[in-house]
Amino acid sequence: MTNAPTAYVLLEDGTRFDGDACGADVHATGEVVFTTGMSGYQESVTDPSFAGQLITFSYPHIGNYGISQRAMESERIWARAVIMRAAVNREDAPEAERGWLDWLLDCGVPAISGVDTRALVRHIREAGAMRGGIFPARVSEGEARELIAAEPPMVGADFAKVVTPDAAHTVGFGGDVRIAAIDTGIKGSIVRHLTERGAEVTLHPCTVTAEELLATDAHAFFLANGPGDPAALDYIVDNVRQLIGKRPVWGICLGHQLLCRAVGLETAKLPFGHRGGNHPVKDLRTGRIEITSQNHGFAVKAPDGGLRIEADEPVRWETDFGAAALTHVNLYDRTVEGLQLLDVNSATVQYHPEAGPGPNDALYQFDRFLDAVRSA
Ligand SMILES: NC(=O)CC[C@H](N)C(=O)O
Repeated sequence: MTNAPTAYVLLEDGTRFDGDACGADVHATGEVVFTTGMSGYQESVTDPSFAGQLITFSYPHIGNYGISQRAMESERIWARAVIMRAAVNREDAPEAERGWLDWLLDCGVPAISGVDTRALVRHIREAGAMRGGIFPARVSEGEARELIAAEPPMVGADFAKVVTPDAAHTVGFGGDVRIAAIDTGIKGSIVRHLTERGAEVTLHPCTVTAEELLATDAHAFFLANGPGDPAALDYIVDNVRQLIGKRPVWGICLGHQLLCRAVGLETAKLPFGHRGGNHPVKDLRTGRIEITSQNHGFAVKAPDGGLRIEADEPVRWETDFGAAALTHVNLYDRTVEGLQLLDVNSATVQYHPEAGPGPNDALYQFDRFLDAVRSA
């Protein structure tokens, strides 16, 4: 920040960070979260799982390689605002006539640069992700506090209905494996990794019923990533219960949380979530550690109600659908990262094997799922 601040971040606990307004000249409120991804800013803001949230980038220099069509994870920006240390427009980037900040402006998304994001991230790590907003300097702090207080909390929020498509549509026509996905805000890279491996994917609105899905000729069901609180989505969980055991079911992130809820486990909010491309996850069956892409604020609890898994070998849990193996654990905070049902064909991961953005260590998950469907 060089001159007088032209915008500020305010958190619901009163903590304030000044900076320079960039992007659209409007305020935004929502849950303030941070991601440690060092690149992939465009993928992050277009990931529907960020609906309702303001993204703080802990990496200090954002925008330096411009924007491009192939970095879109959906058709629009879903994050409500972007908080940065140093924002770069880079309008001369290849393929783009408009730079990162021009694009945020074109999309009506406010952003702030010059923020002490290190202090902001450390504060969120201590105090937890919370509601907040970014405001042009002309908005008084009193007014800002009222706007933040009017924002519904993330706990209990159904954002799936906000991001889901109005009607079903199919991608990858003619693939040998037909997948019916419940589209709670699916990322484009998940669809791409499925279709590149020969799948035909039909994306259904999240209000689709189990009867409708079972009436399709899909070989398997996929539960997508998505925003909001998994505990607010009973109507999807009820449908998932009716799908398990009928055909293979695979889920990623929100889909993992919904499948776990469907078999009788519960979810809880993490203090500040996992967002970034550097999360070590251990496959308890092989001992192999994957560096994974993550973006979630909630996690699945163990049957004893705890969030931490101390065991370092595969753990067996009894669920409403028979035995399950806890397959993956996060090595930062030992939270649940993957589950496999042992009596029926179903598995899930909390992290993002599709990356978009992030490392590709876990891409094998797509092969494993499609192999399981093809051999079913
Ligand atoms: N990326 C996702 O699917 C996020 C899942 C869920 N909204 C969470 O925050 O935990």
